[in-house]
Parts: sequence; C-alpha cells; structure tokens
Amino acid sequence: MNTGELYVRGTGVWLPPAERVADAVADGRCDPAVARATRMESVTVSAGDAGPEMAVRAARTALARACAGPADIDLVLHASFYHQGFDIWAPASYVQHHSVGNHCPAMEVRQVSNGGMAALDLAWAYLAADPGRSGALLTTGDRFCPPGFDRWRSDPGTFYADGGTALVVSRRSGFARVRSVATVSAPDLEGMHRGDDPFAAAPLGHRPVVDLEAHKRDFLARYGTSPAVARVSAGQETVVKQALAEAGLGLGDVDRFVLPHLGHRRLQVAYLAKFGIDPDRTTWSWSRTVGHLGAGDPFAGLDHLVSEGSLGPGDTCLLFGVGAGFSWSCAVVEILTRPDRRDR
Ligand SMILES: CCC(=O)NCCNC(=O)CCNC(=O)[C@H](O)C(C)(C)COP(=O)(O)O
Repeated sequence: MNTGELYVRGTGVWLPPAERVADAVADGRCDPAVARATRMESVTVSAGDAGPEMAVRAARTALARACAGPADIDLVLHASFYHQGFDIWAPASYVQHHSVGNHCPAMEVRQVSNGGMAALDLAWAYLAADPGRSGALLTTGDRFCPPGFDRWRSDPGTFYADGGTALVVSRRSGFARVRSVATVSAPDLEGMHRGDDPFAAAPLGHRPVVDLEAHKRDFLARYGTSPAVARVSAGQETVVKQALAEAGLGLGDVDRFVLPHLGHRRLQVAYLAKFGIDPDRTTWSWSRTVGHLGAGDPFAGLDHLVSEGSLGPGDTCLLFGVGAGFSWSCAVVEILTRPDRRDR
C-alpha cells in the first residue's frame, strides 16, 4: 500500500492519424473474422515518428497543463515494450532531455502492456521515500510497425496502435487524487509470451515478425487453456479488490472505467462480463477508434475522459493495466476539480 498523497497534475497524449480497420480488411492486411470479433473501428498509425518522439510530445503537453517545470520533476519514468528506434540507447534520457530538461533520475520501466501503471506505482513509492521529492513525469511511447511487428496479426484479438502518453504526478496538488494503486503478478504465466522457443541472440531471432499467438499456443498446450484463463481472471480480480479496498470503495462506487485497449471479445471476457461493467461507463467507445497503445492505455484513457469533460469533482475512475508476465495494476483516481478545458 502506498503512503502519503499523490495527485495527477497533468495528462498528455500524442497520437498520429488513425487508419480504418475496414480499409485494412479490404486490402488484406487484417483478417475479417478477427476484425469482427474485435469490433475495432480504427487504429492510430505513425508514418515515421518513433515511440520516444511521440512520448516527448505527450510529455510537453502534460507538463504545460501541470504548469510544471524542471524543479517540479524529481523522477522521469518511460515505459515501452517494442523497438524504440536505436539498439543501444536510453529512451528515458531522450524523453527527459527533450521535455523537462532537468537532471533528476530518468529510467525505463519495461513491463509490457502494464508498464505505464507499473511506473505510476513505482513513482508513488519513490516520491514518498524522500520529503524533498515532489513530482514525477511518467511517459509511454511505442510504434508497432513493420518489418518486425504486424499490428493486425501479431497478437490476434488486439490491434496495436502507435502513440505517446504522459502523466505528471505530484505529492502536493493536482486536479485529481490517486487514492490507491495496486499491482500483483503471476510469473508462472510468463511463458505465454515465450512459448517453446529458446532464448535468441538478437531481436526477432525466432521469426521475422512477432507472433504472440505462436507463443501462446505452445504455452497453453502445456499449461492448459482453462487453467490459464482461470489464472488470468484471478489475477485481475485480486488487483481490483486490493485497489478498491485501499481506496475504501466498492465497485459500485466507481463512476468511470479506463480499460485496456483490447478488442471487444477480450474486453468482454476479462472486464465487461466479469465485473458487470456497463460499456457506456468505460473508455471503449473511444479506445475502439485508437487501438492498443502498449503501456499507454491507462494514461490515454484518463486524458480522454478529462478532455471530453465527462468527469466532475467527486467522480471516481478505475484505471486498469494488464501486461504479459502477467502483471496487473489497478488505480482509483478521484477527480477534485474540473481541469481547464480551454487548453485541451
Ligand atoms: C503482449 C502485450 C501485453 O502485455 N498484453 C497484455 C496481456 N494480454 C492480454 O491480456 C490479452 C488477453 N489474453 C489473455 O488473457 C490470455 O492470453 C488468455 C486468457 C490465456 C487467452 O486469451 P485470448 O488470447 O484467447 O484472448
């Protein structure tokens, strides 16, 4: 359980234009049956901007909205999980250099799709550890592009999108209070994204294009599908209960749900049906036009709810993160004031 107060001072998102799923189906890039099962409408696709470049743009937006400068940021954490543009390089330092421009620690968090929420959990504990620390900049950025990744086929059931997201958090003040963040893991499921392949000597060493379905097939053949589904479900349930309990809330007290940008079938199984969540009280109607932003879905979803003005003082949001590993995070965020929408 984290100690002390934590507030959200600013959110930022930078997304490239979206490509329609229907167009990808029409020209054979996307399987029609998978498209139907996901009910996705479009996916944001970068024409060339790399993950860190998009993260910098999102960071600048979040810092400006937070009215935060170099002295307000005591930690930079950048989460991603696909190629960042260079083989041996420090993306978190790039984000720090081109956004906040200060000299605090800047580090990467690589926990696959749960990286953004993991960064939030870690940042809270880091800031609480020293009364001299007050704020953190958390970013995500990924570009899931050819030749090594097929956004439509590398992980059937999830369409991968390109974009950058950012959050500025503070121990002092903000438009929203983070009432709890919980994270749990199930390392016995790590094989689901490794399969039967040996460790490779270089990126894409097993096959020219990432094929998560192949790894999952290998793993489920050994672990069993029902046990895996049950284990994933149990992990998600545990983290939600922990986050709600630490916030002193019940699920019925939550006003809005920020869900991972998974396809509809996966969302239905893992969230909507499981927790009895009304889709209209989630970010689904928007996330189906964006796609899976890797580690950035929770930050992007919160930014969207704030930007659309659907949240007012006293409203609570439940942010969900899930990542291969598996790891799950869940955060309760309470809106304190309606941010000035003129800058959104
Ligand atoms: C690799 C990117 C990443 O971290 N994604 C988050 C983890 N993946 C998911 O949550 C997708 C849903 N998949 C699962 O829950 C497990 O693979 C299941 C439950 C074993 C099978 O689900 P399915 O592939 O049939 O939708």
